[in-house]
Amino acid sequence: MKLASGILELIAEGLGLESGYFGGKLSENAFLSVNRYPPCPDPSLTLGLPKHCDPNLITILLQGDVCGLQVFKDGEWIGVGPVPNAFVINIGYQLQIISNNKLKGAEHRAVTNSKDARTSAAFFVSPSRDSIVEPARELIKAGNRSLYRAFEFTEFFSNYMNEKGNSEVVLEPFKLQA
Ligand SMILES: O=C(O)CCC(=O)C(=O)O
Ligand SMILES: [Fe+2]
Repeated sequence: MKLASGILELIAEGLGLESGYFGGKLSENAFLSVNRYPPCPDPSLTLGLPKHCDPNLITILLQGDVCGLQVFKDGEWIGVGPVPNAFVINIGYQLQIISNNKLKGAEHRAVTNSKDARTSAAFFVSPSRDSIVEPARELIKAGNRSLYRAFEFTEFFSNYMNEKGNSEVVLEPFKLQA
């Protein structure tokens, strides 16, 4: 949590938001999820985890030492090789929304391989269920219109689960029309 707070503090500074912006309710909930991907005889037949963006604020991901994480960039899947003793930091939808799209979450997935089992550990930092999430006021002053309406995090999360994280649609109910 100390690492997450430090990273969020740097992100706040980078966005020009006040110190402590992401402290409190916006980062109140933390979950550790450990994923175990056994070897798969034919990796072309199944994915470890389908394409998605994380629904939370940020994710601190420890990949282990087996390849498997890929990000979708310019229409292509690109492998993110594990770096020893390093974490991958994923931007979640809540950070994308609060930053009014200045920061965007990367779509990612996990693939399997036929030789080695893989274990990854994802530390999800999330707003509390009753947190009100909306683009930071400081970012919509300078002639930039707000791209999203305010909502309770619990509303976003229920919709994300109902839509099974489908990135084509999960943001739609929260977007403001031009
Ligand atoms: O196993 C991985 O590398 C990715 C895990 C992930 O994206 C997730 O748990 O949301
Ligand atoms: Fe993820």
